[in-house]
Amino acid sequence: MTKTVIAQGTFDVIHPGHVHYLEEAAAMGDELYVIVARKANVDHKEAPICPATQRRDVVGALEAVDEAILGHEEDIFIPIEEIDPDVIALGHDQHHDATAIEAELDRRGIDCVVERASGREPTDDEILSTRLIIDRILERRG
Ligand SMILES: Cc1cc2nc3c(=O)[nH]c(=O)nc-3n(C[C@H](O)[C@H](O)[C@H](O)COP(=O)(O)O)c2cc1C
Ligand SMILES: Nc1ncnc2c1ncn2[C@@H]1O[C@H](COP(=O)(O)OP(=O)(O)OP(=O)(O)O)[C@@H](O)[C@H]1O
Repeated sequence: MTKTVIAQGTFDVIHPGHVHYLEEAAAMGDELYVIVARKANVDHKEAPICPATQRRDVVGALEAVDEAILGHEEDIFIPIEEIDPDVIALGHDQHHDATAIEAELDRRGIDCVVERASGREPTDDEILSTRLIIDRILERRG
């Protein structure tokens, strides 16, 4: 039986922190699907610069990823119902509450565990955050 994992996020300016998260998520099973957040659902920080289709295509080109798909605009559990994963990998700093997600999965009859991935600390002068990369660009070129 294929063990299917879901990762998700905005993935606006890809950096090695994203690669770390997606490789770790891929190692949780056999097949990795990535749900790319729609702009309307990125409400806790600045809206992404790149269109959702571009963010999906770049994520989909990463080696760890089997398939990247656009998230649903209104109901974030619809892609999960369609994929029917065995594992949902939350990012180390994602604001989502694992217990609340598990309760909703239960309510919808989806048999799936929620795992929390680890964070990757920057080495030397790496910048492992989209927001920090954009801040640096504005500082230097703005
Ligand atoms: C299990 C799960 C499924 C998600 N599915 C979607 C989705 O279908 N559509 C969407 O726009 N956002 C979805 N999201 C939300 C985003 O991926 C994301 O958490 C947030 O909007 C973007 O912020 P972040 O990249 O800082 O996490 C989902 C989140 C979780 C935890
Ligand atoms: N340094 C990192 N180590 C591990 N995972 C990371 C790291 N940076 C981002 N991720 C994970 O990648 C996923 C998508 O992240 P997101 O697109 O929000 O990028 P971000 O760089 O964290 O953005 P921002 O800094 O603008 O909030 C999230 O699950 C997040 O936890």
